Amino acid sequence: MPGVADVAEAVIVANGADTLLMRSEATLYSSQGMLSGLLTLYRDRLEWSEISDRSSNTLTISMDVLFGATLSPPNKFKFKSIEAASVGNLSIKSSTHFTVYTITARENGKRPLCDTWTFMVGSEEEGATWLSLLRFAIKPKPADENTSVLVLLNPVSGKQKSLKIFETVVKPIFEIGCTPYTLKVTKLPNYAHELVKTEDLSKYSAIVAVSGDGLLHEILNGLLLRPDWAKYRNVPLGIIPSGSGNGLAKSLDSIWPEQAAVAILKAQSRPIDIMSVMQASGRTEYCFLSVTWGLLADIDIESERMRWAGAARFDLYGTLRIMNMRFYGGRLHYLPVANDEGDDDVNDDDGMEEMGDAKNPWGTRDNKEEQRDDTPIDAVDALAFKTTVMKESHGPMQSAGSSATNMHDRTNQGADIAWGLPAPNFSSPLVRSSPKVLNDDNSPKVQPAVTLHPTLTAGIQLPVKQGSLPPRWHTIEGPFAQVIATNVTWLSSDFMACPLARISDGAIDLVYSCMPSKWNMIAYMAASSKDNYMNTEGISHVRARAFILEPSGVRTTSRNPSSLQALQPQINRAMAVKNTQRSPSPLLSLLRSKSANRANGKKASDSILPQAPVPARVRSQVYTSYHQQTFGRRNSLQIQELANTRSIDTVAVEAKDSTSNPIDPQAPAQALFSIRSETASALEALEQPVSTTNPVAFPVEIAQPLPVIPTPVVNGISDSKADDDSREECRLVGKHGIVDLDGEMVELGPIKVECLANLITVVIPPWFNEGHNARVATTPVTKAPESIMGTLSREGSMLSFNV
Ligand SMILES: Nc1ncnc2c1ncn2[C@@H]1O[C@H](COP(=O)(O)OP(=O)(O)OP(=O)(O)O)[C@@H](O)[C@H]1O
Repeated sequence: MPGVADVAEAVIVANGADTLLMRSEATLYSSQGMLSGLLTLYRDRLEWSEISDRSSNTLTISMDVLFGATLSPPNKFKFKSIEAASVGNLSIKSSTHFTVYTITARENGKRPLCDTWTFMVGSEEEGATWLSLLRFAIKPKPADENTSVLVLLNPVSGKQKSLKIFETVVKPIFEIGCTPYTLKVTKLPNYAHELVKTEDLSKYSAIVAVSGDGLLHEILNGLLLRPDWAKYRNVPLGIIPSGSGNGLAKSLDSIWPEQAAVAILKAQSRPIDIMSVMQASGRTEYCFLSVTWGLLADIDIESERMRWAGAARFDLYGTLRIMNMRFYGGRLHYLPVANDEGDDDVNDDDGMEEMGDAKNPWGTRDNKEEQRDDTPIDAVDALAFKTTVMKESHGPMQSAGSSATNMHDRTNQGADIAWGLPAPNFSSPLVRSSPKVLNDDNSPKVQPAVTLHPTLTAGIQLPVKQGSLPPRWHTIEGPFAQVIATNVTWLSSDFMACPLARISDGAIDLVYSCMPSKWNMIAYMAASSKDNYMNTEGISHVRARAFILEPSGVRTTSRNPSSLQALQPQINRAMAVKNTQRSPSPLLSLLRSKSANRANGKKASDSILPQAPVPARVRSQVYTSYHQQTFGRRNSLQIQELANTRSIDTVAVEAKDSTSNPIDPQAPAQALFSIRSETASALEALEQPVSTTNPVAFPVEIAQPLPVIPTPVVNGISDSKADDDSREECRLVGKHGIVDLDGEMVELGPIKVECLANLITVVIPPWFNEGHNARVATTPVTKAPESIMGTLSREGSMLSFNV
């Protein structure tokens, strides 16, 4: 065995990233056997250099990718998984051996590699010191021993693998990284919402969802509904992706659970903008991801029945939807952001900002992005350290580097005590430099929002009358194939909504298409995982501080504008009706609350939760959407016919108190509800099949008559079958819920949306580089082994390496 010197030093050689924490001789276990060398721990990296006359190998591990250290058995143990590693090593209390854990990227977006590196040092005491200092260096933020990470897990997200992901990946990483957590599994929709709204949050250092984006949306809204939300706005929200979309995780460069778990234990965070979405009823929801209307919302909501296909459901249903394009009538009003640079007062409503350029929003910004993206992300490159070090079974050793410039800004946060770490039992003096403010170049200087109240749209009356908008607002007339308002680059793991979106730039990126051709949309969707696709014909983009969406309630499958124009007077009347503020219909509320209770296996009266409105889009077991087509005024509707079968597809409802159709007085007064569900949950929600002899009445308020949009006549027969696109030309879609907020559906109606800049914080991984991420989603930068170029020399008991 190579000699292990008893030298171990801890001295300060420089401030910041180069602060030396410890150095001692250490043997590295490798595929070549045991290599004697010198191990050095800096604040930003762990370096090992071989001491040998024959070869001089080095290993550099960036602190960004080093996530744990444990004592290990006195021989190299090969772990098959991170779970096995944690079970094998965590119980060891003393040893001359220790193992460090790294996460490194692999080519082509493959699952990252969790790897281990085992060293042997001279004594058990030295091993314990190494362990203590490594753990100190790994966690860049103070850890309060009285707090834990609150983990909320949705067992039915995506393909229902959340629990497995937590047990096999997240839990071991948290344990190895010494991250205490409190796990709570959600029992029903809105569970997390209520919990976060009422829980004592002072116990938690972060709130993390193991789910898709929908559960985090609940968490966010629960948080912002608290009277003391401002106190907890800086408790970072994190996500371990296990849903079908996972847009936020992808946008934060943590699409693999390993990456997300490491990001959480590293405890780095960054502010993020939030969109407040106010509906006509006054109900306000908050979104971190997106508000979508039209194509994308339809794909997301209507592909629920294809959940078995996982993320592929979006592609499959998306193709179908594009082949039968729908265009929605309505208007989009927006307030453009002023010039990107120097406009740091996003909540300022002083009316002095410049007009945006909706036609060419790219303009100078592209150049700025170019510069940002070219920032070197791997300053370790600059050192040109070349290695030929061999690595054990996992193939060639990789030196995981990351931006020293970035790390310079992210480390160096405080004194030992503030970090809450055990004092190192090491005799040499250990000095820390003073805390440093995080200065991330990617984060524009935007004033954080201080209020949840609307400031930019508050005075705007709906419906928006011509000439009534404040200065600098723009209006785009529909019909629209889609409108996407996004705060992040990716809306799902393979759909890039807007490469220019930034999480904390105080702007909402609006991407919209009015009447694109099918082929435009196919090209757009096909290129949606790449860069620059937004130049596709038919796709427009503007950056806004606020916008108002006024759907007319009409959609058409015809690209001929006259099909909507001919109906304009009726549409206007419909809008006048729809824009009067109304609360959701009692029937919808009933369906929602019963669906929620059913997911929990409870009757309404058993419910432990307040009867808050439950989103109609309830996942997995219970999914209900409904269409309404109605003629004339009614005060209540009566169920006339319910098929006595669980596979019921349509429920016909006729008006109890009939009033004449204002357009055709001869027509029978009737209403048709089409309730669709993959599990017939609509029927279940009504509890019992209802016979015509014992009808049940559900009051449905329709304040004023709605106009009839004639359905096309095929072979002399008027066909009004809901959702039959092949026959649909132009129709009133009523309150068909097609506005999608981070995976939650809200009823179609006018919405006012504002950007609340930097309202909360989210967990980010140390390797997060937003400009870079927008182009190609990355994972920690790794360096392939290269030939060594330099010499290793000994000066007294110290070694130095010269390139
Ligand atoms: N125990 C539960 N049973 C049924 N539904 C639940 C439960 N817990 C949460 N939910 C609901 O499931 C909805 C969707 O969950 P989530 O976003 O985690 O998964 P997903 O839809 O598969 O992912 P994505 O949003 O990425 O597509 C949430 O909005 C929440 O209301």
